[in-house]
Amino acid sequence: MDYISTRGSAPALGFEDVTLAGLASDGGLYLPSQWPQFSPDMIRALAGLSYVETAVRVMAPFVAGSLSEDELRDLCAAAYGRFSHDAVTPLVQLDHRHWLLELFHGPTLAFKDVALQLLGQLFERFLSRRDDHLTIVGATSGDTGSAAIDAVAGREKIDIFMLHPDGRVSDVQRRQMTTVLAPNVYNIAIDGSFDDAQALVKRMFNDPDFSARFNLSAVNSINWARLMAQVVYYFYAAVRLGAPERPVAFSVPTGNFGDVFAGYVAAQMGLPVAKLVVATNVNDILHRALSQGDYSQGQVVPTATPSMDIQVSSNFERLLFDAGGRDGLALAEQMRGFEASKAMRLTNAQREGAAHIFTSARIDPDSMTMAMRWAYDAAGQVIDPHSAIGLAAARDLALDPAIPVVTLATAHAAKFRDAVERATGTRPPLPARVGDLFAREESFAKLPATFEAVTAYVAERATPRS
Ligand SMILES: Cc1ncc(COP(=O)(O)O)c(C=O)c1O
Ligand SMILES: N[C@@H](CCOP(=O)(O)O)C(=O)O
Repeated sequence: MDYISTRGSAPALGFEDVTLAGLASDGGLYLPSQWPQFSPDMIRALAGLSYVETAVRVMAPFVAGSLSEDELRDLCAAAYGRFSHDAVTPLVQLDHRHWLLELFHGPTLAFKDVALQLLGQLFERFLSRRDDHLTIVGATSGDTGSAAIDAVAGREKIDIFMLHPDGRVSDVQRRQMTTVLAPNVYNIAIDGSFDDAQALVKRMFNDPDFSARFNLSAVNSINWARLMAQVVYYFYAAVRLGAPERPVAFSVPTGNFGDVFAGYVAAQMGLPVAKLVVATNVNDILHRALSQGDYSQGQVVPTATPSMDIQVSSNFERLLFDAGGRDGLALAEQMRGFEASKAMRLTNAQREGAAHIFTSARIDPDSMTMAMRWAYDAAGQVIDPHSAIGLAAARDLALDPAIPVVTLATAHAAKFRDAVERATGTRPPLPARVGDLFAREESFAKLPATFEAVTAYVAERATPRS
């Protein structure tokens, strides 16, 4: 399988190189040169398979040329062996048509573990084949950071530098990152927003000297391997609900557009996905883009769903490229315009390419609270505020009543105990695997959100290429 850049001028690479590179050298994001196709019979044959076997079948075409099926199976077994539920991503029924897909049974209690546990295994396998060392630089609004750190802490050939917005992640989220005291882990709280952190990370990648000197790689969803691993649970859930015979809709609490783009990939591969609901909080750039064609960056408003407090969604570029006809050079021009003016209009082709499968909703704090209460009162489920944004959108939008709607439950309620308690009167206990979190020692640096400060910090600590 070959991968091409959304900006049309980076060289095409195989899966191993794409995984280690993270971002393309022209500033674009990698995507497969074509979507593998699953026929109805191939989808039917997934019925009854374990999560690991489903993962092997769904991902095998994407890793072809870099990993054999047996190698992929070993890595998936190691990655998903650390989940606390046998089904890895179980489905829970809320009423006759609403379901939750619980994605938070991994080590750090958020959906990021599904992809990052595998990515940690992939890095280790690929680095064992070469005499090389990676410097991971990442940005987090709370969950990617802890999942990535858990996945690579203590690995010899990797250093990880994780930037989070100071004071804008929950206490549990921060401590899950800053209490990991492995020598290869560096946490940085920047004086700015998640968008500032993400822009700094992209700038490091786009600095050819810095990027080559430290052999940078990515754990954010700009790295294709992250999205590939997330495609699996769309197949797993849809098959359990009757695919390919019965189509399924998904509602996805959305920030960086990675999770919902994985659903789009599943649909491109042949999974009968009736609709993908992009559910945003009041930081609604994606809702405006999909409903009005207006992708213009607003000021980030801090909310009770901090992981979605994002106004520049990295993976939206992947949709613009694919839905808009895969013209990399034209998209590079469009993205340059956005980077200069912080605003762009979607083309007609991009809007039409998205409209057949995506719909969107902007959920305000009251609707979010009502969804948390409804899940608790109607089905006895304590859900986190991010999942509640997805559920509110799933219930508010006029979707076909004959089609089951699966809301992606992206984080464990215990990560956001204060907001959950405010909405439901119930304070979720910390699960045993993080039970001692508030007794652990923390370590992190505080830096201004400037390129100079962050690169100087990284350069002093990272291992340069020999
Ligand atoms: C709990 C939670 N829900 C939803 C999201 C949004 O997912 P995405 O950025 O893939 O759109 C995030 C962060 O990414 C998250 O941490
Ligand atoms: N909500 C995310 C933001 C980063 O998203 P990613 O999926 O691109 O890593 C987080 O938890 O950090």
